Amino acid sequence: MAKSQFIRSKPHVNIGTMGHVDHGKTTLTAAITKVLADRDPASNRYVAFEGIDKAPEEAARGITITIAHVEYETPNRHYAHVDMPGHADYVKNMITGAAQVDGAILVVSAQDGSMPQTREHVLLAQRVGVPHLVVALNKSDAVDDPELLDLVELEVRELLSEYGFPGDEVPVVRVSALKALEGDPRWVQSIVDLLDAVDEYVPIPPRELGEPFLMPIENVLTISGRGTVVTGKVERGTLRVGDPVEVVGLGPTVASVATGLETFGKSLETAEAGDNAAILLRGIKREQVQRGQVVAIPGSVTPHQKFEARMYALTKEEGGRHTPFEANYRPQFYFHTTDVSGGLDLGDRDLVMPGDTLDKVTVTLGKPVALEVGAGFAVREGNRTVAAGTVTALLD
Ligand SMILES: Nc1nc2c(ncn2[C@@H]2O[C@H](COP(=O)(O)OP(=O)(O)OP(=O)(O)O)[C@@H](O)[C@H]2O)c(=O)[nH]1
Ligand SMILES: [Mg+2]
Repeated sequence: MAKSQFIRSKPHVNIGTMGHVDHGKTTLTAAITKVLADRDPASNRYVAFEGIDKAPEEAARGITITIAHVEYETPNRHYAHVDMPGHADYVKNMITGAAQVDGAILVVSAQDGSMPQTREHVLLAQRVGVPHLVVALNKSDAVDDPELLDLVELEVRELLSEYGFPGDEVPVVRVSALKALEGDPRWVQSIVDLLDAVDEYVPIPPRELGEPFLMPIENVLTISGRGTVVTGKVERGTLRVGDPVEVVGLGPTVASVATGLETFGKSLETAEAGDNAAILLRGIKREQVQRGQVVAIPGSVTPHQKFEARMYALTKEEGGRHTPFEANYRPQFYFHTTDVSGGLDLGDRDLVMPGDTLDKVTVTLGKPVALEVGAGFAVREGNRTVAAGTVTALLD
């Protein structure tokens, strides 16, 4: 089957919607694709609400991406957009980078204003380094009183400033995703204004194209007649068809060759940092690879079970624990696309209170994970994220 070639004609930027449950993240995602598809049908495809919340149609499209991404193009840029449902997984996906974005649209309902998850997501955006936020003050159609809109806007700006974002500068655009979807011209324009703000305010990130290729595996698929395919977001570097690779972490390192590359169902000659890519691996059985491993240039990363880290324990207002934890604590550690249980050595501390920052803890994982200094991780317990950390030194 001949696949069309992906044309890299515009800079690529990864964004996503975040915000409190029911504030309209998915409706907004659908509205963006609708407004763009109406304006520029050659480059854009409308993805209805129902098509966003579920996994994309792998089977029909061959090898393709697997978390809920949609793609669209403004006149200036190509975007991959993640719409995460507003449940707890969101948090760990943001911290571990599975949902890593160059910027995000913070969706705040003009009716309800900022809510607990709005705050939690802003905090996380700050901690995991989502550098730029644009606010969509959604459901503005449902608020008649302009002073109330002003008030909600003010409150959101203050929240952003509280977490280190430039609250006075961040674009806040009053939109109605629902009315835009229905084709109401005033609100269609509001989506165009929002996209203009994103185009302008979220800079094109520096891509680490010269660094050794690395892609955390999100999913593994078998394409009959072709072999095993792994998908994920390329964290850094460039990979060409025919390049040798290694699959690292969780078990023995496996050597292979990338014999095919795709993005959004189109074939690629090179996959590069920022791309959502699918890699066909030569001579690999499905059972040999799994989510949570990484695909890397041979010799560039190694698996580790023990490391030092800096760590921040979330407060209960941020969704963290209500009580301190002690030295014998054994939570789950989330890296990239995987979670592994492990133990924490707190050094000379007996207790960690919610809100504490620890400059040095030692973590011992139950299984080796492909790790590097600077990697971010989340610490979870049950369904709760209790801490966020950064690897500072590799031990074993
Ligand atoms: N009046 C009005 N209602 C809206 C607007 N956008 C979304 N809604 C409604 O708000 C509700 C929630 O919308 P969703 O898009 O599912 O919200 P969400 O943020 O994706 O929700 P979760 O994924 O559950 O967190 C739905 O009933 C929408 O129809 C809007 O602009 N105006
Ligand atoms: Mg949703």
